[in-house]
Amino acid sequence: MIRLEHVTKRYAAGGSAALDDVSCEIDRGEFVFVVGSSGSGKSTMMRLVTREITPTAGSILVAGRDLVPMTERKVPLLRREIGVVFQDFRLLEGKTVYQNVAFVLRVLGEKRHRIKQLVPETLELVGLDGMAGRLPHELSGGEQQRVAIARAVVKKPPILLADEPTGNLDPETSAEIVTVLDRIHKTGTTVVMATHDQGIVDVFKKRVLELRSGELVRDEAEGTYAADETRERERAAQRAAEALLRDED
Ligand SMILES: Nc1ncnc2c1ncn2[C@@H]1O[C@H](COP(=O)(O)OP(=O)(O)OP(=O)(O)O)[C@@H](O)[C@H]1O
Repeated sequence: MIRLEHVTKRYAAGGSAALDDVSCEIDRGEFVFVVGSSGSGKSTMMRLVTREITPTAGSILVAGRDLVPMTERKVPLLRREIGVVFQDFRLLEGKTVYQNVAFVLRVLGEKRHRIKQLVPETLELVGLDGMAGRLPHELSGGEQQRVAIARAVVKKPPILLADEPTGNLDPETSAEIVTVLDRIHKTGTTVVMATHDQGIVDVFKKRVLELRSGELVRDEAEGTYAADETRERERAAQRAAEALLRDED
């Protein structure tokens, strides 16, 4: 379904690799967390899969399509197979919840009766029934992210990519959002979520791919967030922060 083979991405010729010889395979119907600290290459991996960018070396297969030789003309067909959710919700501010979600289907040329059926169905799936008439600024952050998820999945793509979808949300709302993604996963969608939220990864117990400085350093079924070594570094950082705070008192 998604296969990366020896993928390297350098944004500047001769510069450092944002992704460095990464190979991995994500099967149809999996739910995978991609973890790693800021700058480790998570977004780069997502943007390669949507073919927003192309790799410097290696090959990428998504939903049976080979992305490297793909012509620009074919990219919209690939994008139909992929729903994408970002940290900032990117909603159309002047449009209602219903209109935000329906917009995608209009662009794809869906028939009106189909839109009338799909939009309410999708709003219910993400837990937004009764909110169709609200404008984005009348919604909480968690509700706005639910709209963004509805918009990403209303065309029923086989793949959903979520790049730090809980980055702007408190822990409780974050857990609710991942529960929504899990519900979508249970309808048969492949879900790939990039995150550095350790709590979420530990609670939801999915396969974990960990990137460090562009390298894939871990691929673990039902993994926790961090290898012991990373945890130890985090504890050390926490101790240092606590010491700093003590010094300030
Ligand atoms: N458009 C770009 N041009 C040049 N360098 C880039 C570009 N985008 C990312 N990079 C570099 O590539 C590396 C990986 O960045 P990437 O955004 O993929 O990491 P990330 O794990 O998603 O980080 P974050 O969690 O902060 O979003 C970083 O060193 C970053 O500076």
